[in-house]
Amino acid sequence: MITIENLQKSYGKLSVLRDVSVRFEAGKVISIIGPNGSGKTTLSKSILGMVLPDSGEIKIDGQSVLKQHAYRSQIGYMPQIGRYPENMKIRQVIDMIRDIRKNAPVFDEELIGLYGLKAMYEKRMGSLSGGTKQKVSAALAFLFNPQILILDEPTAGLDPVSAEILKCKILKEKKNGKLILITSHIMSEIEEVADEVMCLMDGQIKFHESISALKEQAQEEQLSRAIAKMMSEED
Ligand SMILES: Nc1ncnc2c1ncn2[C@@H]1O[C@H](COP(=O)(O)OP(=O)(O)OP(=O)(O)O)[C@@H](O)[C@H]1O
Repeated sequence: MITIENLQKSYGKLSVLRDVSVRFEAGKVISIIGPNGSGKTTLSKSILGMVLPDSGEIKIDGQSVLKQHAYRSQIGYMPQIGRYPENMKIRQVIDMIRDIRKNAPVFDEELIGLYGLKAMYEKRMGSLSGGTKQKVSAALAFLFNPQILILDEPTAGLDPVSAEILKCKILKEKKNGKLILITSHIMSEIEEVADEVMCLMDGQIKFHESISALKEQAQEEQLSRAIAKMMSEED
């Protein structure tokens, strides 16, 4: 569904993505991991068209997306920290985004319901707790029933019940054939929802394996140990 070929991105002298090539298939949850500063967000933002790579190719269903816009309606994005106009009410933010995407064939309001956001519709974004803002971001990411979801540290800041709701939603949409990319540092979350783990180190793919293959290769039952072992292996 997403094919990335020889992607390169530098900021000045800093080479952030170095010849990254990878394929992500529909109906899978892929966890993108790696040390701080290894290029995870830069890769996600390149797929979203928020960062323009220096060279290489990104294709969705065989079509190049570089310098294109229309494909963005197929992707739901949940940023690590959602930034919203402080004065706008939850209802206004949701209505505004709904208006921008008025051609979307289906609206998925499940998370709005499960998070009880309608009861808070008149609250201003500036007055919300970090976790409630996260819930709004999650609800918006899923609202247009996109085929691809990119979720950046989705459960960080959510209370355990709300995190559970989001994990169930991720698994449900995976079953519906969506491709879901998640950047996360939380091992338990990765183990619960991900099919594959892709690890970036210094802008290159260190490994990209299914959870079971990872454990087998590292000869470790515990995912966190398997990942630590694979990350510290010499190339
Ligand atoms: N707009 C920018 N200008 C200059 N340098 C940037 C820019 N965006 C990112 N970088 C640098 O690129 C490198 C990779 O950043 P990126 O945000 O992709 O890492 P990450 O793996 O997502 O990190 P984290 O786990 O901390 O979120 C970092 O060294 C960062 O400082």
